[in-house]
Amino acid sequence: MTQRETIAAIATAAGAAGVGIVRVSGPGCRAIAATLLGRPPEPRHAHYLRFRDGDGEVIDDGLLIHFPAPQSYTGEDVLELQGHGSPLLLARLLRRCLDLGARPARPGEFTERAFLEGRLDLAQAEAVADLISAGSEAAVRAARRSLDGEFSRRVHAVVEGLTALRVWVEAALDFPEEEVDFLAAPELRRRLHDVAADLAALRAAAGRGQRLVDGLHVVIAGAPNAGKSSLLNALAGEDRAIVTDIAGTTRDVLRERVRVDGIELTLVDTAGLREAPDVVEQEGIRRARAELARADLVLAVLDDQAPVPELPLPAGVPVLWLHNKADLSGAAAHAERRPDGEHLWLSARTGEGLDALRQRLREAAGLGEGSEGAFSARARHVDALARADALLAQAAAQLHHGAGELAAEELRRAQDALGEITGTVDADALLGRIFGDFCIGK
Ligand SMILES: Nc1nc2c(ncn2[C@@H]2O[C@H](COP(=O)(O)OP(=O)(O)OP(=O)(O)O)[C@@H](O)[C@H]2O)c(=O)[nH]1
Ligand SMILES: [K+]
Ligand SMILES: [Mg+2]
Repeated sequence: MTQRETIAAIATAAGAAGVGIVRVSGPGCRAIAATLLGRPPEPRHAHYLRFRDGDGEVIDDGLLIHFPAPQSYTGEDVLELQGHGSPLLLARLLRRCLDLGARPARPGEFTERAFLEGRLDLAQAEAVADLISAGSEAAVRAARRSLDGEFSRRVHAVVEGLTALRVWVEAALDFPEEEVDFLAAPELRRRLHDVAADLAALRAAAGRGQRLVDGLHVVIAGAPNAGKSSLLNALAGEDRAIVTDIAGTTRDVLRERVRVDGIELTLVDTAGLREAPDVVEQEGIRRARAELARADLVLAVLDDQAPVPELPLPAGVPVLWLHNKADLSGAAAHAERRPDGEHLWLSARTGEGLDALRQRLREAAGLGEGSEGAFSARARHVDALARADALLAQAAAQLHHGAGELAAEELRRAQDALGEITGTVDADALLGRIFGDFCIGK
């Protein structure tokens, strides 16, 4: 392997703070440390010193810690310089490291090196970024679990199952005289079924993990004046949307990032769905429909006193029916299961029934009962799992038709798709995209 360059960056957040850290990684760390310190550093020892520039002028005083490879974040030699958290001082300290032979790190380059050194797999490396940017306690815990390898372990378990299947099928192909018996064996069917079930469960869990990271996209829709904007305000805990008794008040799409019981939601208020007379409202309704098509969950708001309107809701999107203005209709806050989904009675005005709604939102975000152990995931992972799932189904069909060669190929491709998640297959093209999203210094 060619000698890597030594990289350096300010690792702490921009802006004034009590303490700031410049991080350095690569083969030059020891020499930089020795120059700053005036003698070789002791491993993992906090040296107190004055950082000086090339002319001997004092930049700052602080701590220097040298982490020799491989026991460091990146797996390479790492140097941490901790000074006062002044952006100007830290910039000078960084400059000094660059003068001593380091080059500025790209975003995510420290974590990329940790991946290349085998300290983390790809899913874990992505969890670092998700942990840093997590917007809720639940998202923090989920990212922590992925970083600990929870997600990767489950991927590996499915990969092992797939490998065993491949061995079986390849063995059958190697002994043509036995092939028919081998491929038709009930034991093979059963194993295929088990792997498919594990993969389906993992896919569902990863979908919940992705919603935890991205936040749930909840669209509020319904007839004019049903109380959609009032509901948004009630959930947000403040008056964000305009509420009046005039039908057609909301015309544009209003997107609010709100936190409900520790989960991040994007709540989308939309124009009331009706045959609108004027073009502005018509455009609002067109946008409302576009939002509906990409919702994770639709809150269909009904006025409990009015006849149930025809709502053009898209197929395949989960819908929760909300009978609003229960304070006027006199209905008690309660829930009913009906063929078209769950119905809740509530009042955006009095707040009655809102706790039940919050509970449903938690469940939709993957935080309901039985959700302990959620791990973070990304669209990239969910996509790879979906491809693996489809390939496995094809392999099953081909085995059914005795097409062993084709089945073996699909199983191999399914395994490759899963390998993309953890980075065990050649993932060069992916790396730039994944680590480019990081902040510098990570
Ligand atoms: N009594 C009572 N009035 C409500 C309730 N929710 C909304 N309202 C009233 O119903 C009227 C319409 O509320 P909005 O929140 O503007 O309804 P909307 O669905 O956003 O209406 P458009 O944006 O025009 O489609 C307002 O006068 C609200 O104060 C409720 O739970 N109880
Ligand atoms: K209104
Ligand atoms: Mg409105």
